[in-house]
Amino acid sequence: MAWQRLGPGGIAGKHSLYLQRPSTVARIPLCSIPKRQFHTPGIYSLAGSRKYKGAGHIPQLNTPRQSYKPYFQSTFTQRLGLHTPSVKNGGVNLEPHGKFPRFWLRENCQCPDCIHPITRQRMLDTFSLPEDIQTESVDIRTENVSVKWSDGHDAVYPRSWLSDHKLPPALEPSQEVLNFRDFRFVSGNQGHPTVEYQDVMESTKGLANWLKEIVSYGYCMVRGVPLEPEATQGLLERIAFIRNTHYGGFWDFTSDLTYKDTAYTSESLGVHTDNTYFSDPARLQLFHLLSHTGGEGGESLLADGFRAAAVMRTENEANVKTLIDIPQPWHSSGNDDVCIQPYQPFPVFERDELSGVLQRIRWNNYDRAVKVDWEPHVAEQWYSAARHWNEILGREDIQIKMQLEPGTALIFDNWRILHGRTAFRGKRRMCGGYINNDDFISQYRLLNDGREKTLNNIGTLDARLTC
Ligand SMILES: C[N+](C)(C)CCCC[C@H](N)C(=O)O
Ligand SMILES: O=C(O)CCC(=O)C(=O)O
Ligand SMILES: [Fe+2]
Repeated sequence: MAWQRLGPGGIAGKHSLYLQRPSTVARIPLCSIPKRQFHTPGIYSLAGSRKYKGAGHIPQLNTPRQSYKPYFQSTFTQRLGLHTPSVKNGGVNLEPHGKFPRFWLRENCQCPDCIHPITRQRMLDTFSLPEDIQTESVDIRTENVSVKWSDGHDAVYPRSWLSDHKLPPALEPSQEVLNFRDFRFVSGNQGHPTVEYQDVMESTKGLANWLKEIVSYGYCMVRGVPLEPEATQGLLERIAFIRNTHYGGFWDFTSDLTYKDTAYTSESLGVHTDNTYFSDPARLQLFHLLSHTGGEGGESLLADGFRAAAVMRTENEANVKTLIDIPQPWHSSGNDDVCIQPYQPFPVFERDELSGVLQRIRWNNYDRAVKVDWEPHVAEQWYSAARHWNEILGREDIQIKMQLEPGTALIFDNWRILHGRTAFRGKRRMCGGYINNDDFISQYRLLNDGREKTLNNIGTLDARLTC
């Protein structure tokens, strides 16, 4: 059964009925409701339930329409398996290192037969192990904790590995609408975070420091970049390969509509993130103004999306929820040979589900497509939140304006910082490129944290939140 809307009363999911109450959402398992009654369109009431009171209209809908997704889902902890923070049954006691799930511990043996020492891939055939595998003996006194298992395997676990993979204490999803990772913001008049081209090109330390600046400030200037486009390309390639898109890989562009997009005109562009229409928008974007002759204008605009979202949270929390909950369609269809859209509609704010940390902002009003699958009152709610967002982004203390100069490149986090430009006249030549999230983060971590820590942190909450 598809999602259906129950009027103002609530919504019906596959397994549950969600009744909206003033501050919470009550989840009623469908199995507790007589099926016949539920499938019948019309007024549905929960009069039969002593626990929940509420009523809703179940319309007969051929196409499921999108409704307002309840923000706090009562099934959250179950879905993420966060129910049992401690290993109650079947845990192996390796105190003082902790208690670990039994099958998990066998499966995660760190010996070179189980984990390929060169490729770091799992060599062990997990499902060839008996499900009820047991420990025969445990020795925690050795440097590598050793465990003898009932399948005859002598397993080893480095102490540092055990402490890095301990079960975290009880995990509860954040009740905050939105949280933020550590980030710093400088306003234009305090000067911009800046590094030297030579440092980035010549030393790993210089490169590591550049990436760190991008992660903490969201953007960074690079000074002393030679004016041959190849130098800018080489600079980007210090981080990772340049992402190829329908605009090409490394771009060298001007206002000649080579590609049918307003970026290739001299018109002004309000602040936006690029690639809203990709399932995986590029994480980094670099611009280097190579020349601008015969006219003026074309100043660059930057707005810190994190700071703007934090402002919105203090001014109107419900608007933040709306921009998290209501996904939008996005597209890129200017050129005759493309019509790009992501595999699903995406909301303006995407959060880490557990911590509530804001991970990605998608905002480009030029590239927003026409949304049809929503109820009129949901649409109104979204437009009102989007109007608030747009207004915050335009505020003087949120937007930075700067005139790029040949020789200084600007790189920014396209998941956080919005960019735009004022209209211009004359001939303006810009080069640059995009870099993917995963390749950037890999470099950032390896260079700043080292390989051991990075590998030990894979998949942890910590690793998700550093950037
Ligand atoms: C390739 N280059 C950066 C020059 C232009 C990209 C065009 C911007 C596009 N509307 C978007 O939002 O992604
Ligand atoms: O011309 C500029 O300064 C930036 C244009 C733009 O937004 C883009 O190319 O993505
Ligand atoms: Fe852009």
